[in-house]
Amino acid sequence: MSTPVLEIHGVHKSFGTLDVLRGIDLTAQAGTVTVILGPSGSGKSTLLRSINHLEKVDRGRVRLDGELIGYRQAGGKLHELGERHILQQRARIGFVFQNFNLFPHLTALENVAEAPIAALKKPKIQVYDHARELLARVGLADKTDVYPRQLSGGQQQRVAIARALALEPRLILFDEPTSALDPELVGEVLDVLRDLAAAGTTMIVVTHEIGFAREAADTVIFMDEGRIVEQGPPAQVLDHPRHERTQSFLSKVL
Ligand SMILES: Nc1ncnc2c1ncn2[C@@H]1O[C@H](COP(=O)(O)OP(=O)(O)OP(=O)(O)O)[C@@H](O)[C@H]1O
Repeated sequence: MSTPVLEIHGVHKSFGTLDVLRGIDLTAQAGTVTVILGPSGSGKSTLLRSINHLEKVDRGRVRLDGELIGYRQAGGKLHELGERHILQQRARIGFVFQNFNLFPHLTALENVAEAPIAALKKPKIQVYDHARELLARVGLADKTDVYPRQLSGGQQQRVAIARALALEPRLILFDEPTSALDPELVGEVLDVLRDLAAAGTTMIVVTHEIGFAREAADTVIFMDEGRIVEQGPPAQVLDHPRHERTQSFLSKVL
């Protein structure tokens, strides 16, 4: 089998005396969708943030395409990478947050083009053409010149997804991408995620949307108290959960 896009091995993370991640192992192959479920406080966001080194793990390793994230190994020791290298690595890992985080003073098109203009040495015209294609891909071809405040929450989140795609990341992390949306807008963002899944994008998605997990996930992971207690295909984890904590969680959300 080829090198996985993402490999997490033995990751631990504490905040003071609170052990938030207690030995996480996780692998994602190219073109797969992994959905992480779990109760509030189980460590899901901390795990996502550890993947792109927004959190420094206490123990363990994260690798993207086989390359250590945040560190290099030399003389049998780990050395943290400098800021520039970490930013280069982060450019290969798209991150979509629940609250969109768009620049309010930039149009939709400028929001999508901003990172590639800063990071890649491509001509502006090429970056803008690509940004237009990405906005069309998320159904916003007619909103290129509009500012975030003029867009609905669902539209803003779709701009945020187009922006994450702009650097052509190897992996996209989604942290509850629909939780800040009115219920009627959730579907339009899930549709975009489904299209990306069908196109073979590698995604890790923290969500409470069981319907999305059922339809789009290759693997569903259930986290509880900093551990992965169960993982497998959606039909297994969602319909025949083996662990009592998964059963109790699903009985509350389904
Ligand atoms: N920077 C931090 N400093 C201290 N404690 C933190 C920090 N970040 C997270 N925590 C704590 O770690 C625990 C796990 O938080 P995390 O956000 O990873 O959980 P979660 O499963 O994503 O929860 P939710 O579903 O509510 O978003 C929580 O108790 C939280 O308060």
